[in-house]
Amino acid sequence: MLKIGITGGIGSGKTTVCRVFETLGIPVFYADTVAKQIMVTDPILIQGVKDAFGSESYSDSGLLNNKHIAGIVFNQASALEKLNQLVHPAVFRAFDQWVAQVSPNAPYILKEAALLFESGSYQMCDRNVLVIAPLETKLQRVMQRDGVTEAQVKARMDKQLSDEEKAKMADMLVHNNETDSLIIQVMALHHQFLNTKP
Ligand SMILES: CC(C)(COP(=O)(O)OP(=O)(O)OC[C@H]1O[C@@H](n2cnc3c(N)ncnc32)[C@H](O)[C@@H]1O)[C@@H](O)C(=O)NCCC(=O)NCCS
Ligand SMILES: Nc1ncnc2c1ncn2[C@@H]1O[C@H](COP(=O)(O)OP(=O)(O)OP(=O)(O)O)[C@@H](O)[C@H]1O
Repeated sequence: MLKIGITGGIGSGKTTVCRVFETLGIPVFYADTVAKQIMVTDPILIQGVKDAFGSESYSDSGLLNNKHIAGIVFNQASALEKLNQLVHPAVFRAFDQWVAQVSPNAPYILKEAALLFESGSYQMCDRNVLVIAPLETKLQRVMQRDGVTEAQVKARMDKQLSDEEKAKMADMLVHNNETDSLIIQVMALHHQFLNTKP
């Protein structure tokens, strides 16, 4: 099965791009969403998170306290490293299980991950796509979507590789700006992938 990694900085629009591929029938594994699911269901991971970031990392009913964890990890490099070490191996395992279960009729699959290059998971994909957007556009989109400040968005951006660094490792780019059409770019990639061997 051909595996395509897709990533982009916070607010670049990678999820939006993946939704377009889904309309073409392409299965998408959303690593960030799966990470959050595992963080509330895997007992070993839950204990690891509590040990690292305190019992207030979860509500009494077992929900993840995103704000609490984000407040720690995006202000302290060693804490973010710890969180990544706990979560990423579990996400890799979930991806392998998902690939084994996904429709054998799918021509290819996508793995969407914010940290595709940073986590090394791009090496498990046959091709990797980077979604890029202008800085100001990304800031505005995330501030509007999440109701957060510019400083909070920038704190996350600082923890991710720059677009320049990611572009060196990417095979293809998608430009998600005001002028280039996303649909046309996705259709071009789709036809390219339909003709690509793993
Ligand atoms: C830190 C957490 C609790 C913050 O939750 P919150 O709801 O505020 O943000 P959300 O998960 O929607 O992420 C929004 C964006 O933040 C950025 N981000 C998230 N996790 C990370 C990280 N570990 N390093 C750098 N940027 C990150 C990404 O651009 C992501 O798309 C949450 O992101 C989390 O549990 N992260 C660990 C899982 C992980 O590493 N996910 C990313 C790759 S699999
Ligand atoms: N081309 C576009 N036109 C208008 N709005 C867009 C476009 N692309 C993305 N958006 C909006 O910008 C916001 C961020 O997009 P999206 O959630 O796809 O980004 P992301 O890269 O997955 O972000 P994150 O890393 O934060 O999860 C969303 O609210 C989305 O609807």
